[in-house]
Amino acid sequence: KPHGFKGSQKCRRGSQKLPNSPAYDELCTATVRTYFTTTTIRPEPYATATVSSSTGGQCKSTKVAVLGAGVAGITAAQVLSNHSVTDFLILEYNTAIGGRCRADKFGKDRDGDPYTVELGANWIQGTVTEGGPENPIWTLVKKYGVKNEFTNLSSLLTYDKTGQVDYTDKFDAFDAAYSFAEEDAGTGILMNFQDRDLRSAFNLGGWTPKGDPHAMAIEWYEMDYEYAQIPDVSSQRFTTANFNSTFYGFSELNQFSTDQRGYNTFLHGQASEFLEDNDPRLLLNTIVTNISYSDSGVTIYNSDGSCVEADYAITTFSVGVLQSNAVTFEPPLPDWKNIAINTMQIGVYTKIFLQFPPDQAFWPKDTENFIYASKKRGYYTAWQNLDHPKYIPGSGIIFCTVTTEQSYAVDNQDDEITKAEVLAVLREMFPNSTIPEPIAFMYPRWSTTPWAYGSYSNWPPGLSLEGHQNLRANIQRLFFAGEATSAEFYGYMQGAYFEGKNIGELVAACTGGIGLPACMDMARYESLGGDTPVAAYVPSNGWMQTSFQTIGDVDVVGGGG
Ligand SMILES: Cc1cc2nc3c(=O)[nH]c(=O)nc-3n(C[C@H](O)[C@H](O)[C@H](O)COP(=O)(O)OP(=O)(O)OC[C@H]3O[C@@H](n4cnc5c(N)ncnc54)[C@H](O)[C@@H]3O)c2cc1C
Repeated sequence: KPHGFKGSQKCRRGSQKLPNSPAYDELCTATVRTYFTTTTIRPEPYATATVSSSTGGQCKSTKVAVLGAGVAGITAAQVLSNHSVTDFLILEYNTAIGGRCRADKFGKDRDGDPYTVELGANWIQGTVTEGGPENPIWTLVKKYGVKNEFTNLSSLLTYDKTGQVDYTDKFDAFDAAYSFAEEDAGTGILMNFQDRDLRSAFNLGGWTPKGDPHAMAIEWYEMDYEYAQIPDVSSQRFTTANFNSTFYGFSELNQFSTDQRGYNTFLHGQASEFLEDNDPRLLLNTIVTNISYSDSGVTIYNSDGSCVEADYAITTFSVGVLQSNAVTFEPPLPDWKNIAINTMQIGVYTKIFLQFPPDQAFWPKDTENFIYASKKRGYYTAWQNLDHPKYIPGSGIIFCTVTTEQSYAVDNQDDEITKAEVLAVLREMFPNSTIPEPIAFMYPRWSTTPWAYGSYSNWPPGLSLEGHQNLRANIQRLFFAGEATSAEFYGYMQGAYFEGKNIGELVAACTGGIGLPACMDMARYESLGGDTPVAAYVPSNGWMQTSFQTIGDVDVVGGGG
């Protein structure tokens, strides 16, 4: 539904006219009515775009510029193509498509050939349950024959600095608190209660892991390992909804790609349906540096001096890229968009790969997962055994995952330091084994990767659904898509897919595509209502002073005036 309340300054909850007052109702109803009737983008008949004189005819010209060739970008371009909008250009920083679904070569097998490991997305998360909807990534993985295996999370052993210790009973205590948080989130939505961070919700549910390395490790494994962020900065409401959308909506299964061509083989398959080999519409190795937009088109400037003039553009850059100012916008993005970009978070998820001589692999080969508990929360906690019979048997490869805080630490230190740290951890986990020197060692540094600046997004408390919608909303002819713009599936491949599809359809409609919903401005909220109107900051509510006062001659607001 590309509609929404585009509130004016006067018509928001923090204004002098409080909601529920007749004056407010009249004003706001009128605003909504006006909004619905005046913000249609005029669809244009599909025609070849002309080169504008503003760039002296130097730019390539196209109907739609798709910025980024990850899941969202390729899906959007495919949707355009399916609706006969074939005049598009895809601009991509890297030398291949895939984005954050990205594999690399690592170590070597007996013949000296390297293995393929996934630096980014690895799982198809949620597949299908009979009678229910299917995860579109699962559909594509099956269609293009991507090899994958079910991850059995119960195949697990737990460790601490003394070696193997069984503390799996902590899962039950955590699950009880999680169930409380989950139900409480549902009540909160239905009753319009304030959102909370997950840490508070867990506390309320009776879970207080501080100071207990085992409990901290279990909590990290259950939360940070999925969301790449700590519960303290994650929204109770939207994290719960996000989890439910995937794991109750599709299925509880996590399928791990072991395909030696790479997980993104499915994306290459998808692209091959509408792009030729060496298709001139795919501009690889093209770094966008500036996007100039208006209500008549979008001009994209690249680091090599080239440019593209498009009637419409869809940017699929990560929140990390948008926050980094690596790409500038002309005119500067309006406040409502800027706030949304800088409020949605991007976490970091780092896999640290080690290959040991296969005949000296020292961990139990028949177990898939290991947890290590440290006094420092999240310190090399999760380990996955790739040398398991299901995955890459005989490879001697094991890898460890760290997230945001610890990811920043490893991103900013030399490989040798990180290697020494993980080997010290392995020595604690397996005190009775000889730990040999790894023959290969590698990890990506997602926090500083200039085309991602992080791994995937996370929803903080304090960001409302309307605030998030501002991340999605178009500005004139410029549209936004990607995993982060998905309200229900943010962080997942399916989020990127759905958003690429939705925005692709909307832009196809705007360029004259047939059988599509109307070409409309998407909902945006130029002023977001807070939970407490400013007029309620009064002594009778315990608000004693004018805390909004600034030194100097700036307006003084609040404190009851
Ligand atoms: C370590 C890690 C683990 C993950 N694990 C999983 C998982 O197991 N399961 C799951 O479902 N999801 C997982 N994800 C998330 C998943 O990878 C993403 O949701 C998805 O790939 C995002 O796709 P996208 O198209 O939105 O963005 P991207 O893939 O980031 O696509 C955007 C594209 O824009 C390009 N770009 C950026 N800046 C510029 C520029 N200036 N000029 C030109 N091009 C530019 C980029 O190169 C990129 O190709 C993981 C991600 C990471 C990083």
